[in-house]
Amino acid sequence: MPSLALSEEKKMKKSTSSETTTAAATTPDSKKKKEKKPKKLSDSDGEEDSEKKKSKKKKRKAAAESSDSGSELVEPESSKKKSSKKVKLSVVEDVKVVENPNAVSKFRISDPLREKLKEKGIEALFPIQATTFDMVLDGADLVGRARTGQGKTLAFVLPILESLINGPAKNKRKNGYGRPPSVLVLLPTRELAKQVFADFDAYGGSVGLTSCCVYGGDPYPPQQQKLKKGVDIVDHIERQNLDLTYLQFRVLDEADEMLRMGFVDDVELILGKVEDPKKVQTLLFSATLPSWVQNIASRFLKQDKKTIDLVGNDKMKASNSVRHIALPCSKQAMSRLIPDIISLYSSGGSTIIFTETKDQASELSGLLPGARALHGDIQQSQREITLAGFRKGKFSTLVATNVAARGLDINDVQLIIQCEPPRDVEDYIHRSGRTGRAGNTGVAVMLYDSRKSGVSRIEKQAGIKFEHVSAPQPNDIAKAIGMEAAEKITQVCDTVVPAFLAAAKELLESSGVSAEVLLAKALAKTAGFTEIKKRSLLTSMENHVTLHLEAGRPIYSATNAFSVLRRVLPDDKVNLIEGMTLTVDGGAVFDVVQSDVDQFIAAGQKNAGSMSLEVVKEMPKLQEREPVQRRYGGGGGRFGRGGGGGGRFGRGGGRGQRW
Ligand SMILES: Nc1ncnc2c1ncn2[C@@H]1O[C@H](COP(=O)(O)OP(=O)(O)OP(=O)(O)O)[C@@H](O)[C@H]1O
Repeated sequence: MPSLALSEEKKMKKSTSSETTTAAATTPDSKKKKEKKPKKLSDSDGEEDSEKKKSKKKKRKAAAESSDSGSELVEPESSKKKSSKKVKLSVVEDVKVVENPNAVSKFRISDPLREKLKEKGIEALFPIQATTFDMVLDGADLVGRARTGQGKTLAFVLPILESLINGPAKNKRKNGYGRPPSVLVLLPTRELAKQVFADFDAYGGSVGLTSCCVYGGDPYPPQQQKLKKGVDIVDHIERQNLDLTYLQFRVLDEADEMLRMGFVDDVELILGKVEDPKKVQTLLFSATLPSWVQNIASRFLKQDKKTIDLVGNDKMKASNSVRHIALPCSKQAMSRLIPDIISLYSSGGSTIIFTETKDQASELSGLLPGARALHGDIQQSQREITLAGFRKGKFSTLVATNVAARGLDINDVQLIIQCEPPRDVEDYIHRSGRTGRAGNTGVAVMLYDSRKSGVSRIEKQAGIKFEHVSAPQPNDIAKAIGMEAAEKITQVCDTVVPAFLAAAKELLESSGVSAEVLLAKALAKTAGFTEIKKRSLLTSMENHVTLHLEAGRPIYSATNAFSVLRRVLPDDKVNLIEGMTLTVDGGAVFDVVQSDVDQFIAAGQKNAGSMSLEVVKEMPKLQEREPVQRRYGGGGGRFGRGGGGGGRFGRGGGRGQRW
């Protein structure tokens, strides 16, 4: 792979001092503003401590190395030993450093960009970036697909910038004040537009290119005088406010979502505004590219387009660095269960909880301590504050609708909780992909109502094998939060210990229990763990127990199961049953209040000839009722399900209503 000669680099540096414009655009209204990418910039702002930074860099290095098949970066470990023996030997012999073929230095990436990448801890390109870099830089149209968190953003940012400063796009781009943009990136949400803008801003800024972010929803956009409030990006184009005559690159990030939102007309309109549509390079990226998207996309991409699909026909479509867990939980139990799921699975990191509706997001965030909501009904300015706070770790639980499902790259999100199986498998893939990014690992827990389930559908379509678990039990939780409490105790400053020693000694002598027991009590208190409530395996409700019913013949419906029980138990007890669900072995499971368990078991024993009732220790396999499947294209837009509702960029109709 040729790299730039020194003289070329010097020339390039000079030429990049002039400016061009890239734009990341989304929904109605407009906004032109230079903004910072909170988390990433916080690195250089010193908001992230150096330890965190180091480990992040290490992780990234490891991820890039591991993702590069067959490459090996040999640590000069052996050399260290050698040099310690022969202290005076200044040149290390026999150390073969096999260079990573995806090392940044192997690509036609100029110095300032390389420096910027290094600053961000990026030393090698991820596979999607490495595979597509030359294609994009050399002018090809491209459809790119890679799993979530695999670096698709830089896969277009880097070659586009390089093309503009050093490659084929350099001579065609306009310079100077008032120049029209060369790049237009279209994204499905404002949050994502800001995030991609931040990358263009940071990397483009290093080579003298300027970017701006255009989206709706902000009540006081700085460009309000230029652009009338309420118009959308297409109107801007029509009114010549956004001059696309010299556009050289169009990027559809999260392409399927963009097209699903009824975006086809806009893409065509943009092409109509371009001097020579054949000369516009079009790039399409997503982790999910259903075939219907590829068919539509062919209209906008040149015939000789390249397709790089790193997911392909692999069974597993979701992130493979994520642990996928399915856990039965009734609606009533949810808000009490979630904090325990967080204790058990978040490894002390942040959590995003996805709900299906805006109301549910608001409600749940109100019930969970320290959580904030993010959805389409929240004012844009507040959405920005919330997201920035979450990125900075000011609070660790975000309850969101699908506005946060796509593309958002937030450091340290360790856990995703989905309150029910989403209707579309793409949603599952994108939501669970908010964790386990850039080579890190994460956990995605999907809650489901055992009576409706939908688990196998997601499992089949996303190629996932869910780990099936039941509600975390007190012992599991105590163990998890006990570890955290222990960690806190070890962090107590040595200087305060003497002041407490006398009280500790006295407690040890007077309590009559061992030091171990006393410490266990201290841990429980530190963790705020005061009472132990058991949870049912079926609905995860506290103080409920799951029972298994067999009737001597297959039970064919929930009603049938209820009538079997009514024959042997009083109505008022049967009426309190929760979550009646049929099992594949022909029986049924259900929850009863803990205090009723004995009465149910006794009734079973009394009628042992015709039925059996037992407390469930391990959940039997449940029968699933598959919901009616919707098909793509059934919604308002020509090609989408939500496209017809809210204007070209709007999310007002169909699916959009929900988030
Ligand atoms: N070559 C690289 N080395 C290390 N880290 C990288 C590299 N490229 C990108 N990253 C980091 O990986 C993370 C994920 O990247 P990005 O958001 O582009 O993923 P994506 O594939 O677009 O994911 P999604 O499908 O969810 O939108 C980001 O934090 C990014 O900075």
